[in-house]
Amino acid sequence: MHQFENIEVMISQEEVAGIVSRLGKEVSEEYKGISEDLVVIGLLRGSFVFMADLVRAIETPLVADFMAVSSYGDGTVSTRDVKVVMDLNTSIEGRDVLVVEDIVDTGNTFSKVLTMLENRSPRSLKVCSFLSKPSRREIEVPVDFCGKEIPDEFVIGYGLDYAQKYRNLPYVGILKV
Ligand SMILES: O=P(O)(O)OC[C@H]1O[C@H](OP(=O)(O)OP(=O)(O)O)[C@H](O)[C@@H]1O
Ligand code: HPA
Repeated sequence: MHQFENIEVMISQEEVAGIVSRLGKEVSEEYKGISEDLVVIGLLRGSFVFMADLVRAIETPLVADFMAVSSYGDGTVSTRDVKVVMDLNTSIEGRDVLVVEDIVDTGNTFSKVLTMLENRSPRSLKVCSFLSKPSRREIEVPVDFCGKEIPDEFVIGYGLDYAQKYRNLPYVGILKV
């Protein structure tokens, strides 16, 4: 039993599993028969839980790599100053690339990351985000594969944190203060 109080469940563990399974099918279909392994890039830290589940739901041959960026620090407000804390080990030039994110909120993080990755000349570049908050968007970013659109609430769990806590919740919830 998870020992957390004051959390309202928004997306249950069962619903999370259903979303991941659907996304796995959509991604597998999109990249059916590609000639070279798909490069799947997880944006740390938030995506690590979703990434682990998603790659196992994808049937396409793939290689996984990670990039660490941070914009929210320990708070709930974007600093809009996106820092690359750790870069990729893989060259993506001429490769099919799928970037995996836990949430697209204002779009600032993804916008910066996508520009950076585009400059490395991948063959294709697509985005898979577990959650999206369209009403909060400040910059338009393409979300090619979207798990679920949610309202403007600060969510935690399934990789998402508040001050680095709650990432280990197996569901997505809202903190009740
Ligand atoms: O669309 P945006 O408004 O830019 O917000 C989305 C980003 O914010 C969170 O990252 P955070 O900076 O909290 O780092 P983390 O991945 O380590 O949790 C989240 O993981 C996304 O990367
Ligand atoms: O709702 C959120 N929860 C956790 N981290 C976030 N980063 C952007 N939006 C969120």
